[in-house]
Amino acid sequence: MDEEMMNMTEAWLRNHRLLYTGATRSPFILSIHDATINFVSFKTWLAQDYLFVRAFVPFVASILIKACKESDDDGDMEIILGGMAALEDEINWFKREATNWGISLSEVVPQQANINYCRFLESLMSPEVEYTVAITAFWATEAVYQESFAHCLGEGSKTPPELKETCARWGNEGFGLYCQSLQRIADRCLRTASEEELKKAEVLFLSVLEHEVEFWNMSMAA
Ligand SMILES: Cc1ncc(CN)c(N)n1
Repeated sequence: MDEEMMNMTEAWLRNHRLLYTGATRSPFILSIHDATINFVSFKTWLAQDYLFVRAFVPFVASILIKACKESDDDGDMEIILGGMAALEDEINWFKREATNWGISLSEVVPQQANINYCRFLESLMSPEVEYTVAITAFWATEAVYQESFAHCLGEGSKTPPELKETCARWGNEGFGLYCQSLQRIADRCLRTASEEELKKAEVLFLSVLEHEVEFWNMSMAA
């Protein structure tokens, strides 16, 4: 497709394919897909991601506030609110899974990659960060999980049965549609963004991908 006809996020996905693939086909995800995963790594990921999701809630709340103040489309609120509501269920799911895997969540200490990612999210919560920029980063964060875990359920995957529920959490069709809605919001905002905003949003999109790579690597290193 002609680059001028393309949505901005599609153009970025094309131009930064290597990094995007690095984030969505990490060694961690590939090891789930081919059933070579070390369950110690999985437990590390689970514990660290629980902490991440707790930090993710205020980040999404900050986007909801920006949507109310800055969005030119009423529909954005419902989509973001739906995502926030799902996070309550997600936190409860992490608690149940942690019990099943014998993890005491109150004793989990955040690792450096997690701290760095959460700090990054916090920096995006500032009112000075535009809605366009923040929603783009939000979409990228969710899209990486969706594409990663959907791969573990795709054709030819040998995902261990005990990890299928985890993969289905983010790899299911509903979550895919939700990510598409976020992408549509981001593209709509990016269409009317200034050059400066566009540049900022692209840089943050790349930062999200880098943080995701680091997060997977942190889990794998355990
Ligand atoms: C590290 C990370 N990135 C993304 C997601 C999806 N909300 C997550 N739970 N954790």
